[in-house]
Amino acid sequence: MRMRQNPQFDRKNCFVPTSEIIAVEETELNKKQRNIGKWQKMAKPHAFTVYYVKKARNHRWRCSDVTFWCVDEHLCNQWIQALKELLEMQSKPKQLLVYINPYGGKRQGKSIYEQKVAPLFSLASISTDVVITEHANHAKDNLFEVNINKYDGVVCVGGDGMFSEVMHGLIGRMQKDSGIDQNNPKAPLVQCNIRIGIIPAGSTDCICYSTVGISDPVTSALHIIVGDCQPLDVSSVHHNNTFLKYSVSLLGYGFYGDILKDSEKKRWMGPMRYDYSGLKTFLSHHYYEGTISFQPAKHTVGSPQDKDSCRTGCYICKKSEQQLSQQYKECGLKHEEDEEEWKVIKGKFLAINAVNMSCACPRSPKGLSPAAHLADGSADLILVRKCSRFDFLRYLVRHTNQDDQFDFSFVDVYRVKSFQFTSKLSEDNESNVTDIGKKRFGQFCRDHPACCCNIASSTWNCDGETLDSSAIQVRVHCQFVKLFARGIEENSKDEAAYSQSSIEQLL
Ligand SMILES: CCCCCCCCCCCCC/C=C/[C@@H](O)[C@H](CO)NC(=O)CCCCCCCCCCCCCCC
Ligand SMILES: Nc1ncnc2c1ncn2[C@@H]1O[C@H](COP(=O)(O)OP(=O)(O)OP(=O)(O)O)[C@@H](O)[C@H]1O
Ligand SMILES: [Ca+2]
Repeated sequence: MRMRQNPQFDRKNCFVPTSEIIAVEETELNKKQRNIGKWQKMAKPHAFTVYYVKKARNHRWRCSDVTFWCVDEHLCNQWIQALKELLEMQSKPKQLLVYINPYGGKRQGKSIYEQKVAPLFSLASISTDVVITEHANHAKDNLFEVNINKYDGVVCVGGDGMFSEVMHGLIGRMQKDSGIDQNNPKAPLVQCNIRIGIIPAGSTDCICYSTVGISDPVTSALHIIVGDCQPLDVSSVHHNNTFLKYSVSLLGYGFYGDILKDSEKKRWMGPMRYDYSGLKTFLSHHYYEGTISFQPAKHTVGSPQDKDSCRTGCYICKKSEQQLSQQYKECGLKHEEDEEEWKVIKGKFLAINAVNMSCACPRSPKGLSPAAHLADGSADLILVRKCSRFDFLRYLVRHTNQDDQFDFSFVDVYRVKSFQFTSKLSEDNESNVTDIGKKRFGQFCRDHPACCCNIASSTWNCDGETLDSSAIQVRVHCQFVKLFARGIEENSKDEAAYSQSSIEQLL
């Protein structure tokens, strides 16, 4: 058996884990091919091609191929058969349900899917049912109706908002089918085992970037094809006994809530709306008073100030999950919630950010909390207290460089498994404060008109959507949904290998 590789990546040896094979196909040889190099001596060559994942720089994946030639037709067929059987044994998807948001990000979802993703799915013999959404919540509502057992996964083409829709549809459907009331904040929710794939075509694409390491449709399509599986923590958000939303990336009050609220009016600007509203919100420099109470995540050994980040096969995520399920077996959820301590912090905050993952995205490649874990059953709660505009800018700039964004006296960070927030305004309302001026929405502190103290509430930004209540109760559910991803791979080896091959090419 002889081998000829795609000349673009020609190297002496090529090792491909069978889990990263995309497809195996018999190859029809034309006259020209038969006359290439050593193979021209073969009387009647037979060949098959293996399509596989080629890892490039910065976590980017591409489809490459290698063709094997031999004279013995039977041997060639045996190889094809054996490799196909090997592929069958892996948990690769065969049937997918695809939702495309044609209006997400730069409005290129449909063409991205048709040009870059569909040909790869067809090469990998994946059948698809494709729905192009016609309105917001189309995908979510549809997931309550479809025969979900028919599919090995659901793919969303769009941004974080589109992922959120699909996740709400799937989780909601699971609870409905099991008779679980999502409005009960302590209900033992049923896990969602059907994997979700994200083809990034949105404005932030934070969930894709934080779970794959790059926002690239081809890379994501290949993670789906090879059948990767990455569990994700999900936070449930309630207002008293009413279910509001689930969150996987950012729950942000103050700065990110205000950016979102302003940017929703500017959807026509596309992804640029966040920069415009970001600058505007930065200049307005509003801070908000409130009380935050939280239960520290004692089950995990990690800390938000760790230097190491969550990577493929993360040890901290595995350990934390084991620890939580052990605790659950021993004491049950009730004991855990009732007995453990709550910390209470009152203050004036520019931003309150709770993140279930790093929230890395092209705007901030290390994210809001670089050491947050994808699947450790905890969220990082970041409290940015009232500070000067200049200090807040210094804090923001550190999201874009290597400096530590938590190393400021006005920034505190905690790893938590649940938290609650009430704004000063709602506390005052609840205690029947009769000052009418205070109750008027949007009014600024009358005693200090220039002090930026906004006595109105901000709104919560929940994965890019605003919540209706400012008073919320949040609980993290460990590894509650699964993605077609594998977390961010340690890339030092990749980069070394890449530069080695680049050097070889130069020589
Ligand atoms: C000087 C430059 C500082 C740059 C600081 C950049 C920090 C960027 C951090 C991004 C964090 C994204 C978190 C992800 C949230 C998603 O669940 C959600 C849904 O897609 N996206 C947004 O809410 C969309 C959030 C979009 C946030 C954009 C923030 C832009 C801030 C601009 C501040 C300008 C200050 C300039 C002063 C001269
Ligand atoms: N056909 C449609 N028309 C209007 N809105 C839609 C349609 N399909 C989906 N949506 C809604 O559009 C919202 C935003 O979509 P999406 O997340 O894909 O893009 P984005 O907001 O630009 O990106 P990001 O969420 O990454 O910032 C989603 O919350 C979804 O509910
Ligand atoms: Ca987490």
